[in-house]
Parts: sequence; structure tokens; C-alpha cells
Amino acid sequence: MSTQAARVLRVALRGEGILTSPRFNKGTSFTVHERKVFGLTGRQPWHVNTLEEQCRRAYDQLCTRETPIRKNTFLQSLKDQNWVLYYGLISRHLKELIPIIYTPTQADAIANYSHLFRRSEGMFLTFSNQDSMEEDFLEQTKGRDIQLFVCSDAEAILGIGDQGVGGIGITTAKSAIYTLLAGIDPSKSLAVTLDVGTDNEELLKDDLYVGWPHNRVRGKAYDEFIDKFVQLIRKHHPHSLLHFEDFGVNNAKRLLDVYRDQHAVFNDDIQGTGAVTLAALMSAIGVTKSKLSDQRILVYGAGTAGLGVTRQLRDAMVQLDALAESDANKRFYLIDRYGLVKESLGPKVRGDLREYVRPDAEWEGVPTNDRGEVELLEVVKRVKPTVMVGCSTRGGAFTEAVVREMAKGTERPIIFPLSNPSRLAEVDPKDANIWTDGKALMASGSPFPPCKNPQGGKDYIVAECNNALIYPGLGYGAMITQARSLSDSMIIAGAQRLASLSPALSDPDSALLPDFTDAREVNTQVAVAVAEQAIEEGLADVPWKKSEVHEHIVSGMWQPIYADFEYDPNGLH
Ligand SMILES: NC(=O)C1=CN([C@@H]2O[C@H](COP(=O)(O)OP(=O)(O)OC[C@H]3O[C@@H](n4cnc5c(N)ncnc54)[C@H](O)[C@@H]3O)[C@@H](O)[C@H]2O)C=CC1
Ligand SMILES: CC(=O)C(=O)O
Ligand SMILES: [Mg+2]
Repeated sequence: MSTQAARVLRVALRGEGILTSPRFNKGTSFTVHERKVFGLTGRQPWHVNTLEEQCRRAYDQLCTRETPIRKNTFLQSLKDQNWVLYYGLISRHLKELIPIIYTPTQADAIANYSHLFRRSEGMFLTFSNQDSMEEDFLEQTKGRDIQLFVCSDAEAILGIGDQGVGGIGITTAKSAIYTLLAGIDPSKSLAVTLDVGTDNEELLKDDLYVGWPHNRVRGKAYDEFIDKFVQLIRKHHPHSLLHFEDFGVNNAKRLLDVYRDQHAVFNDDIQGTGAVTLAALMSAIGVTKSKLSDQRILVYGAGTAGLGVTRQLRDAMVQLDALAESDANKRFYLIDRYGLVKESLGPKVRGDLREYVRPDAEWEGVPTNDRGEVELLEVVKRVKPTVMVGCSTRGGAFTEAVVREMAKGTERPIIFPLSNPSRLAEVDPKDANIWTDGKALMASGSPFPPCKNPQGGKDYIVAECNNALIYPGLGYGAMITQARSLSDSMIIAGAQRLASLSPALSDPDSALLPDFTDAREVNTQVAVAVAEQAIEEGLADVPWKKSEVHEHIVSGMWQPIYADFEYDPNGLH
């Protein structure tokens, strides 16, 4: 039982004020005593409901909404009304409802943000208003103990690209996942959209677009705007964690590198995706009984996530298999929109991919397309990859020919189509399962149904390899220890802990990662590993021994349970 059940909060709001505050509203669950004290007796029907009853009613209402996007809108509206009920309901139906509030459905909600708009949530910092940025920032944060900022400039939302101000929908979703899976108190986190304009012509043409209708600001002016925001966080919330989400490929890694020595910052698409993919791969090589450094890894889509995955796997080969970094780099074959990343592409290749550029000599005699590029199928034929990871946003790119070719070169092809939402997955796991005769070991970015075993026997559960399975724990482990930074070793510790929880460890025919039904327990374990590592490395700012970490992690988690309220004019509001 949570310690929070017996919590008493002193609250300054009364009447309509408390009923319209999603943080404090309990709807029909206000007690008779609270109704008297807070002026609610005449504002509520007579019956006092339990949270359980409220959840049943809300679930019945949700079930009348027939499409995922209508369910998403219903849940958003519930979140605007009552946080405990919203989180309580989703916690009771985690596996069913995470795809509604997160990928894949949230992608549609974001793409239609200006048309679905009812009420704003989070903080909107707009380029054209930057002269008053500090004032606007303090309006929402002054006196609040904000421990987590989740921000996006919305240039690369999931796989659906530039979504302008609609990108607030990814930061609110990622914040909600922090609460659901790592118990972050929703009053202590803030979702922020950094509206620097958009290059999405559809949005710019739309007269209902609610963001700043201007082309994306870039270069020095962009950097100064972002810096202004980061310096506000450093000044007013020095111990908070700053989570970057879905920035464009030219900014994501660059901003992480600029700020990681100044503040505890985390880029989910780079570090979270890298960590969850490392865990899935460790689990897969447990099945194939091989080492990380034995793999030939093809990464299709060398953008933010592709590079994040490559670096994380490379660093793990160095740290866990004692490979020299230059040798580890050679285990990777990167493909982007211009084909294989190789020497003769010259300046077409982004600077941060340099370490993985393949020498031209290695590709002499290999057929190229009209533009002289080496395409995916030819790379597969030549390299015989043991692992193929997709982060390209190209739905269906792992064709039947590609997958069958891969299966010729390796006994158990490891195939991770990570692009979101579901329609952008590089291959539907059901097809890859058939084309490999059930041999493929798979994990996907969005949820997919289990695959039938072509030989009969039990279905193959496709693990959901989404950073949401690990980032809440990575972030919470850093936050609770007030770590000065989220180090690479803390991330590897989290990934190893996640891999140790894989069902495939005890049964090689099972999923490569734990199921999302268990995602809260999984993230708790990840947070413990991260916090222990922070203490070990001297990065933590708490006087705990490692043996005390678990207790602190669990007792620090917010639970969707109603506290008892007392009225206090100087209390919370
Ligand atoms: N499963 C997970 O946890 C995560 C999944 N993702 C997904 O990965 C995908 C990519 O995301 P980001 O890296 O943030 O985007 P990004 O835009 O930085 O990267 C996409 C890369 O794919 C390349 N690309 C485009 N067309 C291609 C083609 N035909 N062949 C090869 N490469 C091609 C682009 O040039 C770019 O470098 C998205 O669908 C996103 O939802 C991203 C983060 C986490
Ligand atoms: C999962 C995630 O972070 C993405 O698709 O961008
Ligand atoms: Mg993302």
C-alpha cells in the first residue's frame, strides 16, 4: 500500500476553483467532510464514489468511443479535469491505453492538433515573444518545485516530421509516461514547446493553425533562443532534469553535446532509444549465444535515433566486450537516403557519421543505382548482417527480398523495425516472421500483434522496443539522486538491468523485452540501477548507500490515489 494513501494536503482552492483544477479535483469522490469545507455540497450529486467506481465509469464511457483518436480525445479531456482519475484509469489498463495516449495514436492527435484543440496544456515559449520569456516562464513555474522539463521544438515528431506547435503533444505524452511508469508527480514536471515556427507548408496554409505562422528560425537566432530557455532552467531549477524530445537531426546531438556539461540533460531519441535497443539486442544475443562484438549490424536511417543506437551499441562493445573503439566502429554499416555511408559520398555525410564511413575499396564491384549509391539489398548481400535496425521513417523498406536475403546469411536474423507510428515500421513483423520461416528475433517501435509460428507451437511475441520502456527509469534514477549529469555508464547500467528482465532469458522463444503491462515495475528496476550507478560514480547529490536506493525510489513515487484535503487559505493552489 502506498504511503500516499494517508497523505493530507492543505489546499487553498474552494468551490469552482477546486473543481476546475485537474490537480485537486476529485469529482464525485470528494468526501462529505470535504464537500462541506470546500463549498461543494450543493455543487455535487449526493453519492460519494470510490476511485475504483470512478475508473469503472470512465472506462465504460471510453469504450463508447469507437476509434483510437476519439479515445485519445476523451482521455485528454479527462486529464484536463482530474489527474488522479486519468492516471488511475490508465494504470488499470496500461497495455490497452498506452497506444492511445502515446504512439501510434498520439501521432494523429499531434498532426491534427490545431483542429482538435480544446484547451492548452504545458508551456508555450514562442520565438516572437522571447523578450518576455523569463516573465512567461515564471508565470507558470514560480514557487513550484519543478524537477523535470520535457521540451521539444517539434522538428522531427515521431516519424511524421515537422509538426510546429502541435509538438506540445509529444512532450505532454512523454511527461504522462514519466508519471505512469516512473511515478513522477505530475505537478513536478512541465511539458514545454519551443515554437520557433514550422516549415510544414500544410500547417502554414491552415488558417486554424494555432502556432506561430512563420518559417522555422534557424542558425544563430535559433541557438540564442534555445540558450535563453536552457539558462532559465539552470537559473530557476538547477537540480531539474531537462529532457529533449524529437528535435531535428541537425540540432539533437549538437544541443546534447553543448549542454551536457552544464546541466542534467537527456536526449530521449539518442540515449533512450540507444539504451532500449541495446537491451533488446543483449537479450537477442542471449538467444543466439553470441557476443555483441560478433555482430554485423546494419542501421537503416542514420538520423538522430539511428546514430543514437549505433553509438550506444558501439560503446557497449567497448565497455562490455573490451573492443577497441576503432574496431567496434567497423561492426556497423549505416545506410541513409543516399545509400550506404561510404567514403566517396564526401560532404553529403554528416560530420557525426564520420567514424562509421566505409572505405570505397570494400565495395568495389558491388552494383550501384543510377546515382552511384549502394542500396540496402546489395549491402545485405555483401555484409550478411546478423542485425538489422530500422530508424528511417520508410514504412516497408525491409522488403521480402531484403529479409529473405538476410535470412540466407544468418541462422536467427535479428530485425528491429523501430520507426513510429506503426504504418512507418520498416517491416510488419508478421511478414518478416513468414519470410524467415519463424526464425527472426524481432522487436518493433510501436506495438504489433503476436506472430503465428509457421511450424505450429506458440505465437511469437514481438517485443515493443520503444524508449518508453526505459527513459522514465533513466530519468527518475537521475532525478531522485539529483545527479549532476546522466552519464553514459548510468545509461548502460539501466540497459543492462532492462535486459536482465527479458522473458527470453528464461525461454528463448519468448519476447526479447518485458511486456508493457510490467512497464512500471521494469522502470522502477531501471531507476534503481541508474541511481546505484550515480552513487558509485560520485555523481549523486544524496547521502544514500546503494543498499538504501530501492526504498527511496519506491517511496518517492507518486501514485494515482486521492489524498485527504484540509482547507488552508495559505495552502496549495
Ligand atoms: N522505437 C523508438 O523508441 C524510437 C523510434 N524512433 C523512430 O525512428 C524514426 C526516425 O526518427 P529520428 O531518428 O528522430 O528521425 P531523423 O529524421 O533524425 O532520422 C531519419 C533518418 O532516416 C533517413 N532516411 C529517410 N529516408 C530514407 C531512406 N529511404 N533510406 C534510408 N534512410 C532514410 C533520413 O535521411 C534521416 O537521416 C522515426 O520513425 C521515429 O519515430 C525514434 C526514436 C525512438
Ligand atoms: C519513441 C520516440 O521517441 C519516437 O518515435 O520519436
Ligand atoms: Mg522521440
